[in-house]
Amino acid sequence: MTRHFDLAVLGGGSGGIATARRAAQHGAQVALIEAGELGGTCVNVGCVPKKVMWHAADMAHAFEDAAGYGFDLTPPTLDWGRLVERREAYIRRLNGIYASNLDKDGVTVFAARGELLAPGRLQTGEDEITADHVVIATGGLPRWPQLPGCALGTDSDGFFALTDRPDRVAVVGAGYIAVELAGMLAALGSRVSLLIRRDRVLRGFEPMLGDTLLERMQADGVDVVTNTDVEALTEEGESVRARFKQGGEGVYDTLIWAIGRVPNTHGIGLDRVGIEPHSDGTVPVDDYQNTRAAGIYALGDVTGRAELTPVAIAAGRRLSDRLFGGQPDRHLDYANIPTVTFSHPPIGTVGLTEAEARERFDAVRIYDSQFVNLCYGVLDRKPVSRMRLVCAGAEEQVVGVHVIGEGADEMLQGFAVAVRMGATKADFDNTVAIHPTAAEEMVTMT
Ligand SMILES: Cc1cc2nc3c(=O)[nH]c(=O)nc-3n(C[C@H](O)[C@H](O)[C@H](O)COP(=O)(O)OP(=O)(O)OC[C@H]3O[C@@H](n4cnc5c(N)ncnc54)[C@H](O)[C@@H]3O)c2cc1C
Ligand SMILES: NC(=O)c1ccc[n+]([C@@H]2O[C@H](COP(=O)([O-])OP(=O)(O)OC[C@H]3O[C@@H](n4cnc5c(N)ncnc54)[C@H](O)[C@@H]3O)[C@@H](O)[C@H]2O)c1
Repeated sequence: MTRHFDLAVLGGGSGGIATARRAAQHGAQVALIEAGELGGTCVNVGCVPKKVMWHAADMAHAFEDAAGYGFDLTPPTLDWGRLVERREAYIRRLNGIYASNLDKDGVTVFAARGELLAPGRLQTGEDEITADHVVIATGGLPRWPQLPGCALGTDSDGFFALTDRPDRVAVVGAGYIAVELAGMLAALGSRVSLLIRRDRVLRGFEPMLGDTLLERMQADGVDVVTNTDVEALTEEGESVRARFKQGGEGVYDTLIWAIGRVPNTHGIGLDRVGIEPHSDGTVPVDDYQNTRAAGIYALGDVTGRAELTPVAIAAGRRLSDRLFGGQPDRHLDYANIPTVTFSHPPIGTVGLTEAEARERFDAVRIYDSQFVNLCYGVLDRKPVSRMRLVCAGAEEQVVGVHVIGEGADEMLQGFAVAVRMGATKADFDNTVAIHPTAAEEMVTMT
């Protein structure tokens, strides 16, 4: 049977669900096609389980520091299986909440794989759907290398499937996922090697952030192995042996590939609707999420632009406002998107790096702050936090805010508002500090 909808959304992750619900709230008849669990990467194998593990790791750090605060704790032990069980139960609750919210909004959910047959026509399981508008929100998948034995490793999905804590772990990569997983695993008691191709992590971020993070990770016991390419993996009993191109090798219980993600477009029928992907597989879109095929739009990770949940959600809601909410010019501005890396310690960043600002503006002034967070005052270890404001023009407009240290994750959202509103350094200076906090450094830098 063929059913007709105003909108069909392919993919029920962050972007797809947001698009579908907003369109339905505007009165559209909406179909959402999802092959897996509702919520997509973020809820099932991304932000949410990651943040649970990050909190667990944060607690582990707090236990280490407890003696310095006068607590007499017998060293606590972690029941990894119980943590995973409780995390997954929470995720199942979220899956249910997504289903009931879609139901409340009157979205028809098709729980099967979908593919485009032609413009405005899709197949999902036994059903055929026609729609005036189609949104591709199929997200991405972990990237795997092509090298002998690579399948002996795992990826971030595999990390979340671990039922026991691995003792020796190698994390390969230098991006968000690599530093987050390495930090969590180290805090939770694994012996972690971070294998990076060059000598820096988080390339593309303000370099001070990655450099400080490496210092802090090494102090926390992460073995950072620089200038190293994995050449091959072989089995070593229950473990895996990694051979390095530059010479040397390592043996680990688990090796995690965290080397980026690829858009999930395989078999969705892009060729049948005349959409030619970019060479990296991402779906090309204009500023309004339009693909080159009339009535077909794409958003979220599948487009490869700022692969973050709130970006996919914001793009989806704006698209539905434009198509069904009578707001013809509504679209997402991809500038000044704030982002946090849930490393240990966390990193928050919004706007331009110093190098980017110098390319765009004649007058650039940098304000830096380095300090030891008061929480370490009574402790023997004294790790540093760092902040940088990038200011441009005679008015010293704050065009970049970069923070690494305790609290950076919760600090950044408000400063992102300030950057978006065009705040100047004088506006920061004229704001009374909140004491004693780390954030007060932001308004007291000279
Ligand atoms: C380990 C990890 C940690 C992350 N942490 C964060 C974080 O802290 N903060 C943050 O903002 N972002 C984070 N991200 C990124 C975030 O998860 C993604 O940016 C976000 O999920 C993208 O949403 P999306 O809707 O584009 O795609 P997805 O959430 O991937 O959803 C796509 C959905 O489409 C479905 N699908 C695909 N093909 C088909 C088909 N043919 N038929 C039917 N269904 C299909 C998939 O099953 C999936 O459910 C993280 C990602 C990972 C991997
Ligand atoms: N906290 C967050 O918001 C958060 C957390 C996780 C992921 N994400 C999103 O998901 C995206 C994907 O994360 P990611 O960490 O997989 O990708 P990434 O693009 O951030 O990093 C990939 C890293 O792998 C390295 N790399 C690539 N090929 C390699 C190879 N063959 N060998 C060794 N290293 C290699 C790259 O140099 C890079 O450092 C991120 O860009 C981000 O948008 C966000």
